[in-house]
Amino acid sequence: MASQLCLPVAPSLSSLKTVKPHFRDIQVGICVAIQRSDGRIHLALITEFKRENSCVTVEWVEKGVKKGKKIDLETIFLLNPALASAEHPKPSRSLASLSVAPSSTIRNRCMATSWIATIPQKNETPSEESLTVKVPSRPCLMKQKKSPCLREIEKLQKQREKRRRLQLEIRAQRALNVHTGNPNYEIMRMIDEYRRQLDSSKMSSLEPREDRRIYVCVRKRPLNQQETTMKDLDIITIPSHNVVMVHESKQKVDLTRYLENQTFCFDHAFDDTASNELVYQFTAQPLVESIFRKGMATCFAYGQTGSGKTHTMGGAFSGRDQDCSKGIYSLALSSAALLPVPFVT
Ligand SMILES: Nc1ncnc2c1ncn2[C@@H]1O[C@H](COP(=O)(O)OP(=O)(O)OP(=O)(O)O)[C@@H](O)[C@H]1O
Repeated sequence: MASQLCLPVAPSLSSLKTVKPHFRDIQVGICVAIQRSDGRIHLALITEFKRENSCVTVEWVEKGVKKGKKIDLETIFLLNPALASAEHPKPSRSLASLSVAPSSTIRNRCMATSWIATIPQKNETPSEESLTVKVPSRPCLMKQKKSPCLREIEKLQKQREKRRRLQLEIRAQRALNVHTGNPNYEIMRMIDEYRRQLDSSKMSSLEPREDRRIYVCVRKRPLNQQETTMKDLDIITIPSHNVVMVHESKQKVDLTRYLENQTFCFDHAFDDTASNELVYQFTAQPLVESIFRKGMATCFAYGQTGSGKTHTMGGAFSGRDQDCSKGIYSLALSSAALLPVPFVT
């Protein structure tokens, strides 16, 4: 931290304003400890003091860039207990030193260890290495009654620390994912977890086909070799005999990922373990039988290229050879051959 930060040049002494006593030692031109949103504590120069709003504007230089922010006085006193203490002598206008509370003060203000920060003298050019922090051997004991505002700050601070811990865990997990070479590992794990919680009896159950004029079935194709090599995600689950679920990976504002599951209902849904025979049994076979009862029927496969229409209707491929005996066409012919020829008038 010290090597990256330096303070802006202090304004001239004549420009320093003294404030009312109940604001103790807060003045434009003094250096105070501030805490950044990422938890870092460092020194910054007070460049504006708004008494009516009980806040100050502080500035510092980071990697050559001048930065600033507004901070309320409660937070300033919390991080700079010496300023809040009535016994503490006023800070020297030379800005030679001041005490800075570490972040642990926020958690335990009764046993706070003071940090002394050495600031370059006015005639020294502030350099990146000029800001050093020393920890004194003697701890400074302070007892202060917490105001509701301070308690609120402490609460917020704790919540922030919790969020940061969570973020670190997520980042570590992501790093691990990258390490294992699968950027989809985390979401894959969530989908697996979801599938494990499903009622397996519902998944394998096959409800008898209802007698409807139109029957729409969906078949899930397993990932092929190329998709597996590419570590593509299998985002389809068949949780029951007529539902297809699509898992969508979403991200919250705090970067945690979660699954959003969309469900689609059909007359029948086959998972990737279903065989052509099973698909036939629940789709075309009842149609063949109805034809032999003088009915008329149409069966067709519809889907994106590569989704498995030929595999289902014509039979599984082994390289360039297709096992036609296991396709819907062939299975339909086989059942037709076993049925009695209808009486034609
Ligand atoms: N249920 C399944 N089990 C195993 N492999 C499958 C399954 N469904 C499809 N495949 C495989 O996926 C690949 C694509 O399938 P298929 O050729 O049947 O798709 P398609 O829908 O007919 O594509 P196109 O519209 O381009 O003709 C094939 O290699 C096939 O063997």
